[in-house]
Formats: sequence, C-alpha cells, structure tokens
Amino acid sequence: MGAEVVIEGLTKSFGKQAIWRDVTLTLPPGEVSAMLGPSGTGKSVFLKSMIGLLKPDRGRCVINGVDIVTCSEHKLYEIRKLFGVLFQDGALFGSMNLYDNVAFPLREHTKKSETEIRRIVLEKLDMTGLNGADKKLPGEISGGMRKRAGLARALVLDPEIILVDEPDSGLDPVRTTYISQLFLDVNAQIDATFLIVTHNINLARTVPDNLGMLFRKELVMFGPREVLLTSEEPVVKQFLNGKMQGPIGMSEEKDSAQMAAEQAMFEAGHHAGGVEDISGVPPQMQPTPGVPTRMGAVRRKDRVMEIMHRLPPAAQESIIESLSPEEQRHYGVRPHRGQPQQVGARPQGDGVPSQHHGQLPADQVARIPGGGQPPRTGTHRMPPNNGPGGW
Ligand SMILES: Nc1ncnc2c1ncn2[C@@H]1O[C@H](COP(=O)(O)OP(=O)(O)OP(=O)(O)O)[C@@H](O)[C@H]1O
Repeated sequence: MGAEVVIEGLTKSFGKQAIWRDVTLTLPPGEVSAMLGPSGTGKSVFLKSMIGLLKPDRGRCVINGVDIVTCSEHKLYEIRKLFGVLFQDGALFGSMNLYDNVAFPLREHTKKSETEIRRIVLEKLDMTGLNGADKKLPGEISGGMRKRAGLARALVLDPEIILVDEPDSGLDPVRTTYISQLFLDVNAQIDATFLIVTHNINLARTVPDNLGMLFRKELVMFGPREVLLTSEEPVVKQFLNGKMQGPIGMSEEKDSAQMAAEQAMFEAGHHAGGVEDISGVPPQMQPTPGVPTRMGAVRRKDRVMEIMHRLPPAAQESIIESLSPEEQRHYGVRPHRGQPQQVGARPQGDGVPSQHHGQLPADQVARIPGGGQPPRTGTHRMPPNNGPGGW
C-alpha cells in the first residue's frame, strides 16, 4: 500500500512573496488526490516542497514517520526514493531512447544487473502502453507518449507516492482522458498514493478520490471529491465553470470594485465565458476491465463513511447515491433527497440497515469541522480541510 502523507501548517514564501500558508491536509494511502488552483497559486511549488526540492518556511510534511521539512539530508535522500514524479513534459533526456530514459533511475540509484534492469524497463513500458517503442527518441514520439514514458520512468523504483504535475499540458482532451485512465490503472496495480496537480476540470471531476483547491495563498478546501464538486463557494463554482464571473481575475484575484463593475457588465448581458453551468458529481472513472480492483477506492469507502457526519449535506447525499444498494445496506444509509441523512451507522451483527427517521441526532447532523456552522456563501473562505479534526 502507498504511503500516507500528512501535511500540517506548511507555509512557503520566496523572500517577501508569500506563496501559500498553513496548508494542512492528509493524502490517504493508495488514494488518488488532485489539487486545483488558478495559475500562479503555487501548485508546482507545493509538489516541489513535498519532495524536498524546495524548503518550506515552516510546518510539517510527514511521510513514514519522517518530517521531510526538518530531517537530515541523508533521510531526505531515502524518503525521495519513495516518490515517482511525472513532470509536465515528461522531463526525458532528449538524446536517450525511451529504454535508456526509463532505465536511468535504476542505473543511477540501484546496483541491479542489466538483465534485471531490462526486465523492469520492459515491464514498465508494457504497463504504460509503450511496448515496442523502446528504441524511439523523445523527439520522435507524440506528447502523450512522452508523458507515458515519463510515467514509466517514474515507476521503475516502485514508488509509494506518485506526483503528477499538469498531466494535460499540451494534450488534447481525448489524450488527457487516456492518460487519466492510465493513472487509475497504475493506481489499481501498485496501490500507490497519487497527487495530481491540474487545471483540467474534466480530469478533476472524474478521476480523483479527493480534491483540493489553492487560492489566495491558502488551501481553500481539501477532502472527498463530493465536497468540492457540490460546493456552493463562488471561487470553486467559478473555477469549475471557467467563467470570468467570480472572484478569480486575470491575475490571481479581483478587488471588490472590479467584481462590482464586471457583475454589472454580466447582468447587462455580456457573456461571462464557459459553455454551460457545470454542477453535480459525475461518476468516477474506473480501472479498465481486467485490471485489478483499486484497493485505495475500497479503503476510501470505509474512510469516507467514518467522516461522513462531518461533511456538508450535499456531499453526504452524493456519496450515499454513489453506493450500490448492497453498500447502502452495509453502511446503514439510504438516499433521501432534501433530507438529512442517517450516516455513520454500521449494521450490527445481522446486517439490518439502521432506521432512517429523516432527522439525525444532534451529534450526527452534518456540520463543518471546526466551526460548527453551515458553509458560508458569498465569500471564498471555506471550512477547514481534512487536517486533524477535519475531513
Ligand atoms: N524558485 C523560485 N523562486 C522564486 N519564485 C518562485 C520559484 N518557483 C516559483 N516561484 C513563484 O511562485 C509562484 C507560484 O508558482 P507555481 O509555478 O508553483 O504556480 P502554479 O500554481 O503551479 O502555476 P501554473 O498553474 O501556472 O503552473 C509564482 O509566482 C512563481 O513565480
């Protein structure tokens, strides 16, 4: 199973420029998470901080009991071996063929024989659909193939955590879906923890188990995908819909005067961009038939049901609706549009579903962790994320 990554109060600046502060979240082991955010909000800086390429100002990032912010260089070197990183362009060496590119980490970081290296390289090329392409140079193949080769190289040291930086950059929507399918298939096969940084809304809506968003130098939210996808927060809705209308501006954010001026323009009929209102929680993509079950997804069901009573009602409803009738019975929940849910109750002994009274006991009413208040609207501030005591 992949490693859990526990991040607490992580803060990063370059000189006087604050990038983000007090980021707290946990990447659950073996689950696929994605981080959204407008350009320049520091998503790539976040990935680099997770592998110790950049040093945060303060906070913790704990992997297998080691805080990589404060650990020794030697420990950091060891922890880095747990990571596979897929950079935007695949970061392949242009003068090496795919075989040598994929073999590179094995030759650099292990003492494996060339026979063993050959077995591993061919296995990873096969896993990423690059059978027979081993002699090609990066310049001779498409952008999608380069990304798959980058993924093959990221896999050769059997990573427990895979970081992916904007997998859709330079890819058309169809190729983006193919690479997304590959992530889920690889996740099913090796059960590694994934974090994908992306602006791609299709990918964000259909691929990850968990979604987060960085905005205005903070983590706006992080939690099960249903929380962000049912959020009424203006910044989240604007981002998911790709419209000009909302708090995100041409540079990172707008002031209230600009918001008001633009609002008047949109109300007068100016097109705010975007094609249609995107809302709701579409079904999640699954591994290709024949690929093993994603154990991360299996564990996630139990995990999410345990924290369910702390999630907003719309997210609860969506989670319950995504369960099969057998799973609903197993967890003792039923869909019940427009009503609070009976949640968190596991069947005892005989598996009889718990009663649904249409009204939860006070301690089970969905509430926002930390604040105990319903989500505020009209502001981008969100309830605390999934850190200690959160989602
Ligand atoms: N090594 C560095 N030194 C100084 N500033 C940096 C460094 N790396 C990144 N930055 C700054 O940090 C900010 C966040 O950059 P980053 O690339 O992480 O954003 P991003 O959210 O990944 O953007 P995009 O979606 O456009 O890729 C930018 O203002 C960038 O100029």
